[in-house]
Amino acid sequence: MSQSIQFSTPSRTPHLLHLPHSRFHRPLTSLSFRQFPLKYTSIRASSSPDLGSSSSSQVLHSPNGTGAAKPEERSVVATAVSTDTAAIDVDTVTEAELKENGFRSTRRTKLICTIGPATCGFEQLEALAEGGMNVARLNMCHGTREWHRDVIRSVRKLNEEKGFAVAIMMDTEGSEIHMGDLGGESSAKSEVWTFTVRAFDSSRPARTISVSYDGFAEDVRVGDELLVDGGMVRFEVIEKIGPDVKCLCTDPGLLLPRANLTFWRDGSLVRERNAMLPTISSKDWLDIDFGIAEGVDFIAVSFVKDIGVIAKIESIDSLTNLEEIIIASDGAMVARGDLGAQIPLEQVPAAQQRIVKVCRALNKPVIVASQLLESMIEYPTPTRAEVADVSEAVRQRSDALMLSGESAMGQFPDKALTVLRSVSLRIERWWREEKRYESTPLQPIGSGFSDRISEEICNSAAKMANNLGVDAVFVYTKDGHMASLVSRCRPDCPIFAFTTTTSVRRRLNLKWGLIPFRLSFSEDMESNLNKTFSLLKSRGMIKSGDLVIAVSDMLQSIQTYFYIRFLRQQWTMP
Ligand SMILES: Nc1ncnc2c1ncn2[C@@H]1O[C@H](COP(=O)(O)OP(=O)(O)O)[C@@H](O)[C@H]1O
Ligand SMILES: C=C(OP(=O)(O)O)C(=O)O
Ligand SMILES: [K+]
Ligand SMILES: [Mg+2]
Repeated sequence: MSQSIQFSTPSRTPHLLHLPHSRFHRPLTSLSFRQFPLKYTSIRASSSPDLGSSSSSQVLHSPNGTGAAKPEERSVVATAVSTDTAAIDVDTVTEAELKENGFRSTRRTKLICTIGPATCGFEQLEALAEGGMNVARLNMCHGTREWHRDVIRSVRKLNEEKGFAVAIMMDTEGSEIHMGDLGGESSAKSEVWTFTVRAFDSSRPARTISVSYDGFAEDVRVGDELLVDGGMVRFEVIEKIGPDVKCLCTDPGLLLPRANLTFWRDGSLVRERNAMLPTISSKDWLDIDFGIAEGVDFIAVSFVKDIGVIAKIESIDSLTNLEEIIIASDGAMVARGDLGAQIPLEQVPAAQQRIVKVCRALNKPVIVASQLLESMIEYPTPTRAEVADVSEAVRQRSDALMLSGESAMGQFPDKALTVLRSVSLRIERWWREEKRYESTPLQPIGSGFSDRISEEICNSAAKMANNLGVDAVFVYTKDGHMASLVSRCRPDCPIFAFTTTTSVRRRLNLKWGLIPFRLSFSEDMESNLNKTFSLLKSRGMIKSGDLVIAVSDMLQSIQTYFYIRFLRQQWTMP
């Protein structure tokens, strides 16, 4: 799929303004509705009791993480796996959850963990995957490329050897003003520090901080407020001397390595500050090349063909161009860390709600990020306020929640993930029990008639699923489009998304409510359904009496199917 992009404004992030087709746009041309009678012979045949009780030899557990290969190898990988016609690949954790607790128990909100020194070992990554990590995030602000390469390979190995489908998101550094690494120094109140654009090799003078932006000393004015890391430490500019700027510490604290810097004047962010910085730095471009070579699934901020592009909404400018940016991207992140340094903190919740709504309307996955469980970097239990914040993001039906420092360098990464998991599950259940379905209808998004047909089918399938209390919606999808449309409706039941390639399967991991399966299927929906039912049943993932609605976008001639399968009678054991 060809994508193009133009970078037209000079400010920081993101600047994705023109992508003619998003990856989830796929035209469909015709439609067929079929409703299956209650007694349907082929189902009965494929679901005989003995199939259900034994672990059928039909079912192979094949590796499912190989799609993280280089782009040019991907088609080979896809072909290789799709010839494996008797297998179905699903996340081992999901499989266990489904078996133990049934469909309803599955978590709909997806979880992202930033990987850092606390979690980069193979066993640590495995513990996160076991704990429900759907996406591993690598922040290119930190660590060397070699370090990141090792993590990517470990995740891929984990997928291949242990049956996970953890996707990898590379987050570029972006052009921001940040300070150097002071090796963990702190500033005390009323100390005077020198911020400078001069470079130092080894001998940095005491109380001196290097700044990454050359125009810094010219742009800054005496009286400006200088915020480190969104206000964790605060200075006031008291004097300018050539490339050096003397600042008085007003709020003391730890000067974290490469912490970002923002400047405020008369109570507002100084926006011209980074006007001279490129949208994507030369380092970012090298990192992007690296990410492509390593076969990552998503890149946050920047644009590359065939890899999901997540626009990080964290600059004040991105809020004014929000709809445009989201249309041009494959997803968005509410990057509350930097956003909270660029707009007043009390405006962040409203911005979050708006971004989540716009993404949902435009059918793009949205991630709520930063400080969800910040106190868990140090403590084994979250604050009540943090739990309320996580609950609100889940209640807003955002697609994914992200851990940053909590998993990258905190003392309790696994516990933090457990908190996200249990709060998500509880709030989702509460929502369903209260029957708080959104009453606002989703606006049409497709431009062509066939797009509209797909949307209407998915909207109807979701509505029927809620009204009839079905156990799952099955979606057969080649590129993920139809699955994303069902997910957009946020139905009450889980969505089983069947796709033929491991790379689409990993990418679907970011969408709300989707349980991605890798399965090879044909254009014959009858045989696809029969095959799926028997494979899932033999694995103990569905059972007699389950009610399923199936939709599909994978046929050439009759492109969209809408099936209802009432399995109640067929699968009653004798
Ligand atoms: N790859 C890494 N190597 C070392 N430390 C990391 C890495 N990724 C994240 N961290 C640590 O975790 C903290 C929180 O991560 P994150 O929020 O992604 O970064 P930042 O604080 O730069 O926005 C970072 O400040 C850094 O201390
Ligand atoms: C997620 C964010 O970006 P980063 O951690 O890369 O600054 C953020 O600012 O909230
Ligand atoms: K980053
Ligand atoms: Mg940021």
